[in-house]
Amino acid sequence: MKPPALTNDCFALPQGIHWTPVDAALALLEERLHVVVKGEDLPLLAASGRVLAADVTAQRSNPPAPNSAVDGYGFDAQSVVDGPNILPLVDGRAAAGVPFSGAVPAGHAIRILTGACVPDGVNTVVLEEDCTVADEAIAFNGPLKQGANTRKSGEDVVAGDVILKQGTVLAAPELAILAATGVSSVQVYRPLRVAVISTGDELAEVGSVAGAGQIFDANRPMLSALFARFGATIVDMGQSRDSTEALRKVLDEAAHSADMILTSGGASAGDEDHVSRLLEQTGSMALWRVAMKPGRPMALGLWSGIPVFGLPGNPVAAFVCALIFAKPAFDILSGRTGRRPQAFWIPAAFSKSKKAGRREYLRARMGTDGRAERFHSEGSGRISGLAWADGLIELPDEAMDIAEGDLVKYLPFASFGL
Ligand SMILES: Nc1nc2c(c(=O)[nH]1)N[C@H]1C(S)=C(S)[C@@H](COP(=O)(O)OP(=O)(O)OC[C@H]3O[C@@H](n4cnc5c(N)ncnc54)[C@H](O)[C@@H]3O)O[C@H]1N2
Ligand code: MOO
Repeated sequence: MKPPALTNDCFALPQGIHWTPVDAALALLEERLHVVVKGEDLPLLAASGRVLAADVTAQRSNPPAPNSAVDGYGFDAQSVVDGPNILPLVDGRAAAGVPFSGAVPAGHAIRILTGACVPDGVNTVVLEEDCTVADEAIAFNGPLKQGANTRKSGEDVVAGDVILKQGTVLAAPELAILAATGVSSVQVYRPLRVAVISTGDELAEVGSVAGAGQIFDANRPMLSALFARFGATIVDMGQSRDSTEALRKVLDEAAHSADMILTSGGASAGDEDHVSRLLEQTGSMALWRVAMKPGRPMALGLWSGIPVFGLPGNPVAAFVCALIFAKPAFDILSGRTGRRPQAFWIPAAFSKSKKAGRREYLRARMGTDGRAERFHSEGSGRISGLAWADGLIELPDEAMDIAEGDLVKYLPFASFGL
C-alpha cells in the first residue's frame, strides 16, 4: 500500500516568522513529514542496514532451555553443604547440542559443558577450575548458590516478546537477536531514494578540465557519500546550469525517480538563485531563514509532491545543513525512528565570544587530551576543515563567552551515523 502523499503546505512557516530557531525548524519537520516508502519482506541477512516496517516478536525464547554458562559439573544445590563436598559422577555427560537424556540422582554430579541443556535433577553448576576430579567423583568447597553458573530459559527474551520496534535500523546487534529468537525474515522499508543535484554555472565535474572561473563540484560527491552512508539509494542527477529551464527539467526527472531531492547552491535570493525561485513558483516553498551559522539560506519545498531540500552552496554550509536538517528529515521519510545525535560535554581547547541570535556549528575534533579543538577558520568555503574535523561543536542560540576549559557541546560525526 502506498503511503499518503505529503501535503503541499508541509513546509509552510507560521505567518510573521522570519528567523526560525533550529529547534523550531526541527520540530516543524517532525510534525509535517512522515514515512513515504513501502514495506517488503526480506530474509534476515538481506535486511542488514534496512529499517523495520513493523514491530518484531520473538518466535523462540533466548535461551530456549536452561543451560550451563560454564564448563564444570552440575548437580542439585540441595546436595551441597558449606565446606568440603565430594559428589560421585554419573556416567555420561551433557554437552551443547548433545543433551544428557537421563536424570541425575540427588547427591550425584554430572560433567557438563558450556551451553549444554541442564539435565533433570541439576539446577547448579560448579566451575571445573574449582574442582578436583578423581575416582569418578568431584571434590569442591561449598557453599554454592542454587542456580549458580546456569542460565534460565527465557532470561534474556521470552517467546512472544516484542524484541525490536518499527523504525529500528537493522545492524549487527539486531541481526543477532533476531536470529537467536528464530526470526528468519522481517518486514522492512524499501530504501529511500535520494536524488542529488548540484547547481551552478561555475561547476565542473572532477576529472574534467576546469575552465577559467570554474570550480570542481565538491557538494555532489560529499552529499552522495553522506546519504549512501545513512542507507539511502543515491540517484545521481549530475549538475544543473543556472537556468530555470535546466533546473526545472532536472527536478522533474528527480521527482520521477526519487523520494527526496537534495540540491546545493542557488538557495538564497540572488539573481542566479533558481532553486528558491522555482520552488516558490510551485507554491509549496518556504525559504527557511534558519537562525544558524553556517547555513542561513535553505530552500524547502515540494516538487511534484517530492520534498526538496535546497541546501546552501558553500560546501561547509551544505554539509552542516545536511546533518542538522536533511538527515532528520531523511530519517522520518525513510521510517527511522528519530534519535537526536548523542552529545558530549567536553572542555574547550579555545576561547571565543559568540553573539546572540544564531546557533553556531564549528568544525571540531576531540584532541588526545579529551578537549574540543576547533578548526582555525569559520569560513564556509574552507572544505579542508570538514576532513580535519571529527565532529561539530554546537553553540547555543544565545550569546556566549567561552573560555578555555569551559564545557562545550560536542557532536561526533559518528553520532549522526557517519
Ligand atoms: N547578499 C547575500 N549574499 C549571500 C548571503 C546573504 O545572506 N546575503 N549568504 C551567503 C551564504 S552564508 C551562503 S551559504 C551562500 C548561499 O547561497 P546559495 O545557496 O545561493 O549558494 P551559491 O551562491 O550558489 O554558492 C555559494 C558558494 O558555494 C559554491 N558552490 C556552490 N555549489 C558548489 C558545489 N557543488 N561544490 C563546491 N562549491 C560550490 C559557489 O561557487 C559559491 O562560492 O550565499 C552567500 N551569499
Ligand atoms: O550558509 Mo553560509 O555560511 O552561512 O555558508
